[in-house]
Amino acid sequence: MKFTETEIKGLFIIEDFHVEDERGSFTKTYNRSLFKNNKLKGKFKESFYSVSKRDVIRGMHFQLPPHDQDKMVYVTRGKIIDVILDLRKKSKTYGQVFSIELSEEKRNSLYIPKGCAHGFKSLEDDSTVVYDVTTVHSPESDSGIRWDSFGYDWKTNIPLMSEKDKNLMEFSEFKKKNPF
Ligand SMILES: Cc1cn([C@H]2C[C@H](O)[C@@H](COP(=O)(O)OP(=O)(O)O[C@H]3O[C@H](C)C(=O)[C@H](O)[C@H]3O)O2)c(=O)[nH]c1=O
Repeated sequence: MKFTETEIKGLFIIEDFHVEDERGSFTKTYNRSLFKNNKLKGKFKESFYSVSKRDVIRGMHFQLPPHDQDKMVYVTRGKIIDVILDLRKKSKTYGQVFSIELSEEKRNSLYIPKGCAHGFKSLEDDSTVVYDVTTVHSPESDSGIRWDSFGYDWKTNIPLMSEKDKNLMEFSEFKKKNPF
């Protein structure tokens, strides 16, 4: 496994351990001591996955304190553009966006620290995104920022989205009551 911290503090790209043989392949996405040795101390409490058609956008999501969470995401089928927005007021990269292609082929993961909003656009049908998160789901603290309100070019005009995501608050609105 190879860990590379991005310009956004605490946001790491992970090249997963992967081997192939005549049967197929084997990929490892988590090892506690390797993560700890690379400053990733989050203990995962829940894991879930979603399957998305091409051109689906999910996000930008986060849980509010005290249920805010570190999140690791990776793709076991298909390809996505994963997008992160730094919401931490004291961060040098507050308001900065990071994006990366995550895919079954690249076998890469993204470790996202609490205080960041997360979303993605699916580039293929049936893109399967797995999440490992460090706090359990808390519906009352489930929040988000609208996909088209923070200056990122998703390179799509009519994405497939949930009504919930279409009606999330704008980043300018969120800034007035930012708890991070
Ligand atoms: C996250 C979650 C959701 N749910 C329920 C709530 C809804 O009834 C249903 C789908 O939830 P939602 O529409 O929020 O799922 P996504 O839009 O795919 O959100 C996900 O994708 C974006 C990009 C993320 O970063 C979020 O962490 C992740 O929640 O599952 C649960 O019961 N438990 C959970 O932990």
